[in-house]
Amino acid sequence: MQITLQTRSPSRTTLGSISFAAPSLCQSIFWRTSYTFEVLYAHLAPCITTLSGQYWGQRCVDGPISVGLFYFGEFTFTMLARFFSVMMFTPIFMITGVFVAVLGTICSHLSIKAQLSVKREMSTAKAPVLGRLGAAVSGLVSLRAYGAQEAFTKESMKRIDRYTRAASTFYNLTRWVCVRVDAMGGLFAAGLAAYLVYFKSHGASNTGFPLNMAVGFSGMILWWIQRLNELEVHGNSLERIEKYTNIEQEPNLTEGGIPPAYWPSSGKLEVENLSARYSPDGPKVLQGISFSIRAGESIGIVGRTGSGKSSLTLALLRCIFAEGRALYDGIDTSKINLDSLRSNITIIPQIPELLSGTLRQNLDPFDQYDDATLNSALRSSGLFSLHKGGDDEGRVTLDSPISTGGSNLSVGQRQVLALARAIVRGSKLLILDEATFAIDNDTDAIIQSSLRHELGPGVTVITVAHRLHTIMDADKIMVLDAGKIVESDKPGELLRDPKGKLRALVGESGDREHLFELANFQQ
Ligand SMILES: Nc1ncnc2c1ncn2[C@@H]1O[C@H](COP(=O)(O)OP(=O)(O)OP(=O)(O)O)[C@@H](O)[C@H]1O
Repeated sequence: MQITLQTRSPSRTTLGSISFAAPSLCQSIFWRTSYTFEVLYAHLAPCITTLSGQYWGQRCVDGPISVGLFYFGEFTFTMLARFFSVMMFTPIFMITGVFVAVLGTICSHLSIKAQLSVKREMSTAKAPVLGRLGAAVSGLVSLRAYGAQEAFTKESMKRIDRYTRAASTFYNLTRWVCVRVDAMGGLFAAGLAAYLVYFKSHGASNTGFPLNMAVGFSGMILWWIQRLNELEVHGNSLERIEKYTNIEQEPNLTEGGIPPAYWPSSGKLEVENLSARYSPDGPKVLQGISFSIRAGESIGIVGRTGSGKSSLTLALLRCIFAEGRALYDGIDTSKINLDSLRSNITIIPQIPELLSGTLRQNLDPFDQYDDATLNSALRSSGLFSLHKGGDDEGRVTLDSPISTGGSNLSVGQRQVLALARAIVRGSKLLILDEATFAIDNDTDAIIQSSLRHELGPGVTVITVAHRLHTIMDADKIMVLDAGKIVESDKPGELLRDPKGKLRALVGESGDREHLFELANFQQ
């Protein structure tokens, strides 16, 4: 008698056509039951996976989860079906099957122990390789200009070697477990074949069918063990994510930390005994400094490298650990929420960050202002002064594209844009940290004049400067040294002291006369 069985399901158009002679009743029952389950599964599985996909999709990515669950279910079902069909024919092999599964699990556990630590090493070694590659791509021109290719390649090779050492060990460990589990699967199938052929021969169909099932089953066991192994090893990435989520956080927003709606109405700033450090147990980089700035004043901060100028601006924004009091328009900055504080102080850092998009999106990310306001801010910041040549192609407009980090603009242009952004935001306190160091003198002069005339009344400007001429006409200059204010007064007054720190800095400068002139100081 010849029977042909053909199964169909939406997931697999045709599972296969199996022909065999004189099947036993048992085989016939098995295939019928199996077919019924298959059909049921084919209809139920999409519903189950869609539902579970929707449930998990709220937390994760819908598509991959649904597909993953579908195949997971299908695979498990097939594996169990194969296992039970072998057991139906040769129950004695249940003992061997369990033995193989236990041995496989032991092997997998052994390799996981080694793989986890190697995977950690791999993850740690991968970041420097990728970082180096990114640096090479972005700094290609500088690398060639300075002839640093060889040194760069050497260092890159060292990093790649470190990564490869870990990666090849990881690969070998994977092979170690695969070879063993494969061998066990093979032994299981070979043992079964020998048993069926030599000890329990009931014809070709009764030997071929369970043998076929057994070979498939042992392959699937291997797949299962590998997947579980991978799951555990890749769980290491979750461990890393968890580490990042558990890092020290800034204080949460509170109801009591919301400042009144009118705040800040002016840029008045009073600082009392402000000390700051970069870590809770680090040294103090600001040593109890006190000063007060009236609304609308322009203050210059100077000092030698490492004197604490940038740290002072960071302490005002509460970006580093600070003690003491800083009152911004009468409100203690430590009592208000960080987002309120930082959204009301604009800082233009040494190298401003821009986002990829258009210039308009960078100036006004929430689409709150019209083009006239944005163009006016660009004009005030001095951007249009950069287009003296009248070359339309290179002209920066609101629709000009900006690459990630502003990499298609010069550092000077980025600073001008950051200034325009500050003008648009209209904060009452503007901090320029060496903001004009990359701008040529002419543009700088335009910016300085714009800062004085375009920011409106009540806006306090604190300028951290190395180029003294940017602050010589400020209302007040503070000279920092080793985290302390050593001098603070009008520029003219400070210059009067022949032993003064500012006088010494001006004396070292090449354009001393011009600086004296800017400060209205007669020698
Ligand atoms: N991230 C940091 N972690 C620890 N200490 C830091 C950090 N940044 C700066 N410092 C230390 O804080 C002190 C003040 O540095 P700061 O950057 O404020 O000086 P600066 O006057 O702005 O210098 P520069 O003119 O070179 O920018 C220095 O002693 C410096 O070593």
